[in-house]
Amino acid sequence: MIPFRKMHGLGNDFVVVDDRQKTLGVTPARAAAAADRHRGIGCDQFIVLEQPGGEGADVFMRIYNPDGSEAEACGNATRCIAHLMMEEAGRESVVVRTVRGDLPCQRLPDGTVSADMGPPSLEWQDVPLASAMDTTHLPMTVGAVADPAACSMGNPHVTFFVGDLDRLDWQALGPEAEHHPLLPARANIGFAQVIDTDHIRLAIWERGAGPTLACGSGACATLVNAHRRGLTGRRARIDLPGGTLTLEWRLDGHVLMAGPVATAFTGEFDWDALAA
Ligand SMILES: N[C@H](CCC[C@H](N)C(=O)O)C(=O)O
Repeated sequence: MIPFRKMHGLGNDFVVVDDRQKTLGVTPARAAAAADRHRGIGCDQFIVLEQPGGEGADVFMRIYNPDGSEAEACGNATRCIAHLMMEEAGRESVVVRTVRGDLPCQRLPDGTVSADMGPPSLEWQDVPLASAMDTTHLPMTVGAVADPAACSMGNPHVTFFVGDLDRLDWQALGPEAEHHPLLPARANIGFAQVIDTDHIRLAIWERGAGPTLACGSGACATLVNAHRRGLTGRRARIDLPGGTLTLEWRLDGHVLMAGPVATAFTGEFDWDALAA
């Protein structure tokens, strides 16, 4: 049996397994089976802890979407895994390694966990987009929304700025936007309503996962895109369906994100039962 921990940040939920001993035999298909909400345990991302393989980090975190694809970044899981590692090490700060780099994290005095998600990539090649263009204005229309901005937080994000999120059936627009021809690696799609220069409401359609209650990297990308469009300053509170994240795009280019983490329950599963 494989022990797991069910964690979440703002309801963006994760099945976390510890494969630092390299005994679990994780494959993309098995990760997808575990993430399935009907036949498996159910989660937005299946997270595998691995040895960091070198100095400078406490753990390596691998991220699978429910469709079995691997994601390069996951802000909420970064904060959850940082919490686990801080408990394990008895420290108040750790470094979480991902395929895109090392993310320093710390526990804040109010008990929330912050992650330094690194600098965004703003070039069209890095998002990636299909051809050369200004990443602050994409020639893209999906239903009633148009003219989004894009950037990468290690994973690709597109942000549509909308008037009233409550009057937009954004979940209906997600699939077409995720698979738009301008997006060769697909993308996570944000629908953002700017309330004030330091306050955004956001809903995210996630690549490979669909609508989630929150997306940390999506919140980072939204602040970056909103600031580049002149809609906000460099700090904002971002309200997602599952709760609120606090964001700052520091002058040194790094994006900092803070918010709550929680463990919902722990348990055990085996791959064969999931496949049945
Ligand atoms: N929920 C995650 C992002 C998952 C991104 C994934 N759906 C992708 O394919 O990039 C977060 O908190 O940042």
